Amino acid sequence: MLLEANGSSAAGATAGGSLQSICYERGSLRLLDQQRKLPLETVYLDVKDSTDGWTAIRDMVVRGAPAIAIAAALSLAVEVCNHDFNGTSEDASSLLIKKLEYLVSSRPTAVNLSDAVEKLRSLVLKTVETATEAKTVFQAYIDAAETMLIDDVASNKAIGFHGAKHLRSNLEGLEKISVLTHCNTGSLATAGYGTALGVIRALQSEGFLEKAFCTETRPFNQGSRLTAFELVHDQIPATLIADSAVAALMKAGHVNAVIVGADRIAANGDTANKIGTYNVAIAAFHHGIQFYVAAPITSIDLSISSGEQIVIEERSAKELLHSDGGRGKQVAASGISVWNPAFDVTPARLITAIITEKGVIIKKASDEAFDIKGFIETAK
Ligand SMILES: CSC[C@@H](O)[C@@H](O)C(=O)COP(=O)(O)O
Repeated sequence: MLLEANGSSAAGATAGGSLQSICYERGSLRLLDQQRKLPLETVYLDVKDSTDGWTAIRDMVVRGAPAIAIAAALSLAVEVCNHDFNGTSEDASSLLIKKLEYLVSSRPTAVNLSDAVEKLRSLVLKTVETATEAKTVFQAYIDAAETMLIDDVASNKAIGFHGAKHLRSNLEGLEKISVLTHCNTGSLATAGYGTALGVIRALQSEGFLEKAFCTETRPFNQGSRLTAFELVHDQIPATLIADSAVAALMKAGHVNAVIVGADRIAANGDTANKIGTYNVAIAAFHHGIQFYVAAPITSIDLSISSGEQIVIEERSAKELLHSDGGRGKQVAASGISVWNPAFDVTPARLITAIITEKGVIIKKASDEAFDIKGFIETAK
């Protein structure tokens, strides 16, 4: 069975189709190399097991909160699919759980990864209660990992639908709107279509989008390399700006709304996302521009009450000291010390609403925080 994440062929940028970062067929996983090759070349790397999966996530061959969760799950699915294993169901269960614990250590901030690992762990433990053979446990694991790939695209399309509908009604005086986004939240960051970029895709297909602005997103340049690539590929009217041009663009009156993704949303709505998101939110607040977070429910972490508790990944100094997010020549003075957090936390009070696949979470007029738990319980 060929599982296609978004209905396009498994060839990356296909004419008329969407981009595909995760190409999976039972027993085979290939990831589009987002670390070194894009936007100039679309090269896929073979992932044979969870060790390859862990390395691909840590090195940002695959990145974006939903994509890393799915890639991790599938890397282990491929590993167990391709190896003969003579143990019992208990042996299979402990092997899977050990490897899942290893995979979750690849990157700390995006909750989608630990959420996926927790769901798969529970599934394995439940299966082993009745199964005697290892292959039954492996089969249940593989089926569940594959379902995550399929479900993500449907979830993103629902986010796009709810987001476009909400923005159209909230900005109803305008014939068309221009939106700004930060980082990459598109097909490359998910199983397909995207979250914040999915809302932009939906606005475009409904004829309500004037233009999308994407930031470069230094230092790794997910905006200029990846979002720009997706926008050009999909022929969405778009302009690239430097991160430092955000406030000037808003002041000039060119932005009607900001839409970003999320790596982890606390129970009160505080949101960790790519470094620089907080700057964009402050600038939007200052200019009276609506600021939306678009993310699946799997990006919500109800176990933490606020963003204070979110662990922020710090990345290599090389990403700042060298051009091209660490891939090019040295551009900073030798000997300078570096602080390179990969994410920041935008406080809930700066966020207008959170767009999910179950609908849009809004605040009561006087509140600074969101009642996300209440929203999820009602949406069930
Ligand atoms: C749908 S992707 C949402 C977030 O993961 C995205 O905005 C982001 O911050 C990605 O960071 P990255 O470091 O590229 O994995």
